[in-house]
Amino acid sequence: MSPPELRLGVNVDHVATVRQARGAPYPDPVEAALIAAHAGAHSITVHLREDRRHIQDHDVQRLLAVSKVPVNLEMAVTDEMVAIARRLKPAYVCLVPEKREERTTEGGLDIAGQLPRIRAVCDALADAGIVTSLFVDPDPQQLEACIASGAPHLEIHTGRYADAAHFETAAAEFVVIDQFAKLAHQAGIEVHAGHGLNLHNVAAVAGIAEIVELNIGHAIVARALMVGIGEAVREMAAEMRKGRG
Ligand SMILES: CC(=O)[C@@H](O)[C@H](O)COP(=O)(O)O
Ligand SMILES: NCC(=O)COP(=O)(O)O
Repeated sequence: MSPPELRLGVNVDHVATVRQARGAPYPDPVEAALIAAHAGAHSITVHLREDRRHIQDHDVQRLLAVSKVPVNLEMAVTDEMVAIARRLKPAYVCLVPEKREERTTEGGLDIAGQLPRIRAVCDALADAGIVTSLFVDPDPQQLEACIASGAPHLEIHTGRYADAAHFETAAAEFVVIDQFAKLAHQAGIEVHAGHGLNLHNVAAVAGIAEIVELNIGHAIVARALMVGIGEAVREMAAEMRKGRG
């Protein structure tokens, strides 16, 4: 039996990074999102950070008004972001950690250490019709907490795998991701993965049948500078299909 379809979520944050670098009205992450969807993206991810370093509130509003594919809003676990999500009602929210000084997300969200808070936020988002995913390191303690939280989805932080300096380290991290994905699937949680995936490392992760969605942004936007966002999405989707087998 062939593995379930593997969806590609395209994160357009860093189209906004280029725009914010000059404070210009272009490039527009919403235009990029429309092109990405036309090229085959199954969903669009935007990370509305507390410091608004790239995606702005108006980007989220405009994207939700025009997107033909579901929007996944990544956000910190704050009252401000919960209120924004409940008002704008994206299809999905992915709860992620944020540290003001970080260049990018440095790890997964600590669910185990704040379970009552996570449960309350998941309930508040579900009450607004939003499906919540938890962005976590592939750590068994975090899986137990994800199960206890009642969140229907989780996204495995693939950063340690993607950033590994040596093949052996990447291979060891891959085994951790694979085992975590299988345990999460067995627990009835829909399994996604993302962070740092690119054309060179995505195929192995795509081959994990229990993972049904990959969220990829920086590598696609970087490639888009050379070939355009549509071609960059098509290339990534092809590499994912190769890995899926
Ligand atoms: C949660 C995650 O890994 C990314 O989707 C996140 O958006 C990274 O933050 P930046 O997009 O600001 O690099
Ligand atoms: N959650 C991962 C994501 O949306 C994109 O991460 P990256 O590919 O920009 O590292």
